[in-house]
Amino acid sequence: MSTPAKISLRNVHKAFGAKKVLQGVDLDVAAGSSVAIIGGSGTGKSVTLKCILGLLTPDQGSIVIDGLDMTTAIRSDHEAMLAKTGMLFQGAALFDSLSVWENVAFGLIEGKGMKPKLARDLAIARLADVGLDADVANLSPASLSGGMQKRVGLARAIATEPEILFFDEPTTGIDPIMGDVINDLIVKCTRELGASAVTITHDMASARKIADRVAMLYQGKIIWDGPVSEIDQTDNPYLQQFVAGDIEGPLDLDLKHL
Ligand SMILES: Nc1ncnc2c1ncn2[C@@H]1O[C@H](COP(=O)(O)OP(=O)(O)OP(=O)(O)O)[C@@H](O)[C@H]1O
Repeated sequence: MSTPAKISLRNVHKAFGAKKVLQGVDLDVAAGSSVAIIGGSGTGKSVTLKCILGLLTPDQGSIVIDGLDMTTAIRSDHEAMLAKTGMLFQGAALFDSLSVWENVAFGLIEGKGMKPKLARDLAIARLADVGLDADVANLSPASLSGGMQKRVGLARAIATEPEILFFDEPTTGIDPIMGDVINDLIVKCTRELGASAVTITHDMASARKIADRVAMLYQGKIIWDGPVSEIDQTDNPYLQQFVAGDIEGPLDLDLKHL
Protein backbone atom coordinates (compact mmCIF):
# COMPACT_ATOMS: atom_id res chain seq x y z
CA MET A 1 0.00 0.00 0.00
CA SER A 2 1.36 3.43 -0.89
CA THR A 3 1.98 6.00 1.85
CA PRO A 4 -0.81 8.58 2.12
CA ALA A 5 0.11 12.03 0.86
CA LYS A 6 1.08 14.68 3.41
CA ILE A 7 -1.10 17.17 1.54
CA SER A 8 -3.85 16.14 -0.85
CA LEU A 9 -6.12 18.45 -2.86
CA ARG A 10 -9.14 16.96 -4.59
CA ASN A 11 -11.46 18.76 -6.99
CA VAL A 12 -10.76 22.17 -5.40
CA HIS A 13 -12.87 24.98 -6.84
CA LYS A 14 -12.68 28.68 -6.02
CA ALA A 15 -14.43 31.54 -7.77
CA PHE A 16 -14.64 35.25 -7.04
CA GLY A 17 -18.04 36.32 -8.34
CA ALA A 18 -18.21 35.23 -11.96
CA LYS A 19 -14.46 34.68 -12.13
CA LYS A 20 -13.72 30.97 -11.81
CA VAL A 21 -10.09 30.74 -10.68
CA LEU A 22 -9.75 27.12 -9.51
CA GLN A 23 -11.92 24.63 -11.38
CA GLY A 24 -11.06 21.22 -9.99
CA VAL A 25 -7.48 21.23 -8.72
CA ASP A 26 -6.08 17.79 -7.83
CA LEU A 27 -2.63 17.64 -6.25
CA ASP A 28 -0.72 15.29 -3.95
CA VAL A 29 2.39 16.20 -1.97
CA ALA A 30 4.10 13.06 -0.68
CA ALA A 31 5.67 13.24 2.79
CA GLY A 32 9.21 14.58 2.53
CA SER A 33 8.82 15.65 -1.09
CA SER A 34 9.02 19.10 -2.63
CA VAL A 35 6.42 20.19 -5.18
CA ALA A 36 6.53 23.37 -7.24
CA ILE A 37 3.24 24.73 -8.55
CA ILE A 38 4.07 26.66 -11.71
CA GLY A 39 1.92 28.70 -14.02
CA GLY A 40 1.59 32.12 -15.60
CA SER A 41 0.46 35.31 -13.90
CA GLY A 42 -3.09 35.14 -12.64
CA THR A 43 -3.49 31.38 -13.09
CA GLY A 44 -4.36 30.92 -9.41
CA LYS A 45 -1.10 29.84 -7.74
CA SER A 46 -1.58 32.23 -4.82
CA VAL A 47 -5.25 31.33 -4.52
CA THR A 48 -4.27 27.64 -4.31
CA LEU A 49 -1.71 28.39 -1.59
CA LYS A 50 -4.20 30.53 0.33
CA CYS A 51 -6.74 27.70 0.17
CA ILE A 52 -4.17 25.23 1.56
CA LEU A 53 -3.28 27.65 4.36
CA GLY A 54 -6.96 28.23 5.17
CA LEU A 55 -6.80 31.93 4.29
CA LEU A 56 -9.44 31.28 1.63
CA THR A 57 -12.23 28.69 1.78
CA PRO A 58 -12.71 26.66 -1.39
CA ASP A 59 -16.24 26.61 -2.84
CA GLN A 60 -15.94 22.87 -3.38
CA GLY A 61 -13.46 20.03 -2.89
CA SER A 62 -11.20 18.81 -0.11
CA ILE A 63 -7.76 19.75 1.18
CA VAL A 64 -6.49 16.94 3.38
CA ILE A 65 -3.35 17.52 5.47
CA ASP A 66 -2.08 14.63 7.61
CA GLY A 67 -5.39 12.85 7.11
CA LEU A 68 -7.59 15.77 8.17
CA ASP A 69 -9.80 17.71 5.75
CA MET A 70 -8.94 21.34 6.42
CA THR A 71 -12.04 22.62 4.60
CA THR A 72 -14.23 21.20 7.39
CA ALA A 73 -11.71 21.18 10.27
CA ILE A 74 -12.40 22.97 13.52
CA ARG A 75 -10.29 25.97 14.52
CA SER A 76 -8.00 24.08 16.90
CA ASP A 77 -7.13 21.57 14.15
CA HIS A 78 -6.35 24.47 11.88
CA GLU A 79 -4.10 26.04 14.48
CA ALA A 80 -2.37 22.68 15.00
CA MET A 81 -1.75 22.49 11.25
CA LEU A 82 -0.30 26.01 11.16
CA ALA A 83 1.91 25.20 14.16
CA LYS A 84 3.69 22.53 12.11
CA THR A 85 4.02 24.80 9.11
CA GLY A 86 6.68 27.33 8.11
CA MET A 87 6.21 29.93 5.41
CA LEU A 88 8.54 32.13 3.41
CA PHE A 89 6.44 34.99 2.10
CA GLN A 90 7.03 36.87 -1.09
CA GLY A 91 9.04 39.98 -0.10
CA ALA A 92 9.95 38.19 3.18
CA ALA A 93 7.20 40.12 5.08
CA LEU A 94 9.31 40.80 8.18
CA PHE A 95 8.13 42.97 11.06
CA ASP A 96 10.16 46.19 10.95
CA SER A 97 9.25 46.98 14.55
CA LEU A 98 11.16 43.88 15.67
CA SER A 99 14.87 43.15 15.37
CA VAL A 100 16.13 40.40 13.06
CA TRP A 101 16.45 37.84 15.86
CA GLU A 102 13.01 38.72 17.24
CA ASN A 103 11.55 38.11 13.78
CA VAL A 104 13.23 34.70 13.58
CA ALA A 105 12.25 33.82 17.16
CA PHE A 106 8.64 35.05 16.82
CA GLY A 107 7.08 31.60 16.39
CA LEU A 108 9.27 30.11 19.11
CA ILE A 109 8.26 32.73 21.69
CA GLU A 110 4.65 33.44 20.66
CA GLY A 111 3.76 30.01 19.28
CA LYS A 112 5.77 27.63 21.46
CA GLY A 113 6.11 29.78 24.60
CA MET A 114 9.91 29.53 24.61
CA LYS A 115 11.88 31.79 26.96
CA PRO A 116 13.37 34.75 25.01
CA LYS A 117 16.99 33.97 25.94
CA LEU A 118 16.80 30.41 24.61
CA ALA A 119 14.78 31.58 21.59
CA ARG A 120 17.48 34.17 20.82
CA ASP A 121 20.21 31.50 20.88
CA LEU A 122 18.12 29.31 18.56
CA ALA A 123 17.37 32.24 16.25
CA ILE A 124 21.10 32.95 15.96
CA ALA A 125 21.72 29.27 15.10
CA ARG A 126 19.02 29.45 12.39
CA LEU A 127 20.56 32.67 11.04
CA ALA A 128 23.88 30.78 10.79
CA ASP A 129 22.06 28.02 8.86
CA VAL A 130 21.15 30.59 6.20
CA GLY A 131 24.64 32.12 6.15
CA LEU A 132 24.05 35.18 8.33
CA ASP A 133 26.39 36.21 11.16
CA ALA A 134 25.23 36.83 14.71
CA ASP A 135 26.01 40.53 14.28
CA VAL A 136 22.86 41.02 12.15
CA ALA A 137 20.70 39.72 15.02
CA ASN A 138 20.04 43.11 16.59
CA LEU A 139 19.58 45.05 13.35
CA SER A 140 16.24 46.18 11.99
CA PRO A 141 15.12 44.14 8.94
CA ALA A 142 14.67 47.45 7.07
CA SER A 143 18.45 47.98 7.14
CA LEU A 144 19.12 44.71 5.26
CA SER A 145 19.34 44.07 1.51
CA GLY A 146 16.50 42.19 -0.22
CA GLY A 147 18.60 39.01 -0.36
CA MET A 148 19.42 39.21 3.35
CA GLN A 149 15.76 39.80 4.16
CA LYS A 150 14.86 36.63 2.23
CA ARG A 151 17.46 34.73 4.27
CA VAL A 152 15.97 36.09 7.50
CA GLY A 153 12.51 35.09 6.22
CA LEU A 154 13.83 31.59 5.55
CA ALA A 155 15.45 31.41 9.02
CA ARG A 156 12.06 32.39 10.48
CA ALA A 157 10.24 29.78 8.37
CA ILE A 158 12.48 26.96 9.64
CA ALA A 159 12.87 28.19 13.24
CA THR A 160 10.15 25.98 14.69
CA GLU A 161 11.41 22.95 12.72
CA PRO A 162 8.15 22.61 10.78
CA GLU A 163 7.02 19.45 9.00
CA ILE A 164 5.60 21.48 6.11
CA LEU A 165 7.19 24.45 4.36
CA PHE A 166 5.54 26.85 1.92
CA PHE A 167 7.57 29.12 -0.33
CA ASP A 168 5.74 31.93 -2.09
CA GLU A 169 7.71 33.13 -5.13
CA PRO A 170 11.01 32.76 -3.24
CA THR A 171 13.18 34.34 -5.94
CA THR A 172 10.94 37.26 -6.89
CA GLY A 173 12.51 40.68 -6.30
CA ILE A 174 16.12 39.52 -5.99
CA ASP A 175 18.86 39.19 -8.61
CA PRO A 176 19.45 35.78 -10.27
CA ILE A 177 22.66 35.07 -8.34
CA MET A 178 21.06 35.78 -4.98
CA GLY A 179 18.03 33.82 -6.21
CA ASP A 180 20.27 30.83 -6.73
CA VAL A 181 21.74 31.22 -3.23
CA ILE A 182 18.19 31.28 -1.81
CA ASN A 183 17.23 28.21 -3.89
CA ASP A 184 20.26 26.32 -2.53
CA LEU A 185 19.41 27.34 1.04
CA ILE A 186 15.79 26.26 0.57
CA VAL A 187 16.95 22.82 -0.65
CA LYS A 188 19.42 22.48 2.24
CA CYS A 189 16.96 23.58 4.94
CA THR A 190 14.07 21.49 3.59
CA ARG A 191 16.28 18.37 3.40
CA GLU A 192 17.74 18.89 6.86
CA LEU A 193 14.25 19.12 8.33
CA GLY A 194 12.92 16.26 6.19
CA ALA A 195 9.97 18.59 5.55
CA SER A 196 7.33 18.39 2.84
CA ALA A 197 7.48 21.54 0.73
CA VAL A 198 5.19 23.43 -1.63
CA THR A 199 6.59 26.31 -3.68
CA ILE A 200 4.59 28.56 -5.94
CA THR A 201 6.66 30.18 -8.63
CA HIS A 202 6.82 31.21 -12.25
CA ASP A 203 10.62 30.95 -12.15
CA MET A 204 11.50 27.67 -13.89
CA ALA A 205 15.14 27.82 -12.74
CA SER A 206 13.90 27.95 -9.17
CA ALA A 207 11.34 25.17 -9.71
CA ARG A 208 14.01 22.92 -11.26
CA LYS A 209 16.33 23.45 -8.32
CA ILE A 210 13.90 23.33 -5.41
CA ALA A 211 11.37 20.72 -6.46
CA ASP A 212 11.21 16.95 -6.94
CA ARG A 213 7.89 17.33 -8.77
CA VAL A 214 6.34 20.09 -10.80
CA ALA A 215 2.61 20.71 -11.16
CA MET A 216 1.46 23.16 -13.81
CA LEU A 217 -1.70 25.16 -13.20
CA TYR A 218 -3.63 26.39 -16.21
CA GLN A 219 -7.26 27.41 -16.61
CA GLY A 220 -8.11 26.33 -13.09
CA LYS A 221 -6.64 22.82 -13.22
CA ILE A 222 -3.34 21.01 -12.84
CA ILE A 223 -2.70 20.14 -16.47
CA TRP A 224 0.66 18.41 -15.94
CA ASP A 225 2.18 16.83 -12.85
CA GLY A 226 5.42 14.90 -12.88
CA PRO A 227 9.04 14.64 -11.80
CA VAL A 228 11.35 17.58 -12.55
CA SER A 229 13.52 15.18 -14.57
CA GLU A 230 10.66 14.76 -17.07
CA ILE A 231 9.82 18.38 -17.85
CA ASP A 232 12.24 18.61 -20.76
CA GLN A 233 10.96 15.38 -22.34
CA THR A 234 7.29 16.26 -22.04
CA ASP A 235 5.06 16.20 -25.06
CA ASN A 236 2.54 18.41 -23.25
CA PRO A 237 2.45 21.54 -25.46
CA TYR A 238 1.42 23.84 -22.58
CA LEU A 239 4.33 22.81 -20.37
CA GLN A 240 6.68 22.89 -23.36
CA GLN A 241 5.69 26.49 -24.07
CA PHE A 242 5.93 27.56 -20.43
CA VAL A 243 9.35 25.94 -19.95
CA ALA A 244 10.69 27.46 -23.17
CA GLY A 245 9.14 30.86 -22.34
CA ASP A 246 7.77 31.16 -25.88
CA ILE A 247 5.21 33.80 -26.77
CA GLU A 248 3.75 31.56 -29.49
CA GLY A 249 1.95 28.43 -28.40
CA PRO A 250 -1.26 27.03 -26.98
CA LEU A 251 -1.12 28.94 -23.69
CA ASP A 252 -3.80 31.55 -23.70
CA LEU A 253 -1.52 34.49 -22.98
CA ASP A 254 -4.11 37.16 -22.59
CA LEU A 255 -1.81 40.15 -22.62
CA LYS A 256 -4.62 42.48 -21.57
CA HIS A 257 -4.60 40.84 -18.14
CA LEU A 258 -0.84 40.70 -17.52
N1 LIG B 1 -9.61 38.08 -3.06
C1 LIG B 1 -9.81 38.10 -4.39
N2 LIG B 1 -10.90 38.68 -4.92
C2 LIG B 1 -11.13 38.69 -6.24
N3 LIG B 1 -10.28 38.14 -7.15
C3 LIG B 1 -9.17 37.54 -6.68
C4 LIG B 1 -8.86 37.50 -5.28
N4 LIG B 1 -7.69 36.85 -5.11
C5 LIG B 1 -7.27 36.51 -6.36
N5 LIG B 1 -8.15 36.93 -7.29
C6 LIG B 1 -8.06 36.73 -8.75
O1 LIG B 1 -7.75 35.36 -8.97
C7 LIG B 1 -6.89 35.23 -10.09
C8 LIG B 1 -5.69 34.39 -9.71
O2 LIG B 1 -4.88 35.15 -8.82
P1 LIG B 1 -3.55 34.60 -8.15
O3 LIG B 1 -3.01 35.70 -7.32
O4 LIG B 1 -3.81 33.30 -7.49
O5 LIG B 1 -2.62 34.36 -9.43
P2 LIG B 1 -1.11 33.87 -9.46
O6 LIG B 1 -1.07 32.66 -10.33
O7 LIG B 1 -0.58 33.72 -8.07
O8 LIG B 1 -0.42 35.08 -10.23
P3 LIG B 1 0.99 35.83 -10.03
O9 LIG B 1 2.03 34.88 -10.57
O10 LIG B 1 0.85 37.04 -10.89
O11 LIG B 1 1.14 36.13 -8.57
C9 LIG B 1 -6.54 36.65 -10.54
O12 LIG B 1 -7.34 36.98 -11.64
C10 LIG B 1 -6.89 37.49 -9.36
O13 LIG B 1 -7.28 38.78 -9.73
